[in-house]
Amino acid sequence: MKTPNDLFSRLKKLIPSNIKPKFESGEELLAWNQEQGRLRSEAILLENRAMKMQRVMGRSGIRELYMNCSFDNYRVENNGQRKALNLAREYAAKFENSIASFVFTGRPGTGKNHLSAAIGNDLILRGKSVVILTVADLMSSMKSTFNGSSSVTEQRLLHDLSHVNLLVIDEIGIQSESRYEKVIINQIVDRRSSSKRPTGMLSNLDPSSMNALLGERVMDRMRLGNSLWVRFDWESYRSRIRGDEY
Ligand SMILES: Nc1ncnc2c1ncn2[C@@H]1O[C@H](COP(=O)(O)OP(=O)(O)OP(=O)(O)O)[C@@H](O)[C@H]1O
Repeated sequence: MKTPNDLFSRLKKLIPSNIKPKFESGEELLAWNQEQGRLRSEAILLENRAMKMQRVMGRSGIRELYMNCSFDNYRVENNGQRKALNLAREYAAKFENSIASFVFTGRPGTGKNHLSAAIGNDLILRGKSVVILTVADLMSSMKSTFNGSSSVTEQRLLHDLSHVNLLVIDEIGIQSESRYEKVIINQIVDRRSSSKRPTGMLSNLDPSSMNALLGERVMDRMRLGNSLWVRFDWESYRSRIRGDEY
């Protein structure tokens, strides 16, 4: 049987003399291979977790309109957009090991979903699990677990939502303000922050109205670490969308 050193000697003969190999011995090559295997199985685990979540939610984490949203196709026409774009890009770049959440507030059609999908798409390409969902979707998924024939329990769904690498909750404020909604959002943000997982929130409300709606406990957790709060206060971009731009 060929040992890693045999394999390495053969490889060395094939490599042109002017190229310095990345590995100096068969052992190094083996260790690298094992590390790649470990990284790949971690990525598959994350992918499976995200796919399971997506099945539970009945759609992919990122809705069709936003699937191709990126930092590059967010158009900058004023300083607010430039700042929002740069901060979102920086947030995605520094995501690894960060506990910082983000809160995008402001007027409709200004790109809060676009930039959060750009963050999500960037992270998905880096093997992270991401779910972006509206409060209404969250509630109907939670309520569907009450149905006796559901294969997913309320606790299981809460657990999964609390474990994806990034969860973004959209349309905070367009909701029935039921006690159950508050309890669920509270539990999710609480579980995520205590396991050092960030959450994104998108809303047309200002931060103080979000505080009044969700409670100080939740909003205080959103401030953990170097959290990102951006106000989107320019004109809506929606009337310019034809549906085939990205
Ligand atoms: N600066 C921009 N450049 C390119 N596309 C943009 C820009 N701003 C918004 N869009 C696009 O306009 C549409 C509406 O934007 P988006 O859904 O992100 O707004 P929003 O702030 O989340 O709105 P709402 O508060 O109503 O949910 C999307 O298709 C988005 O991709």
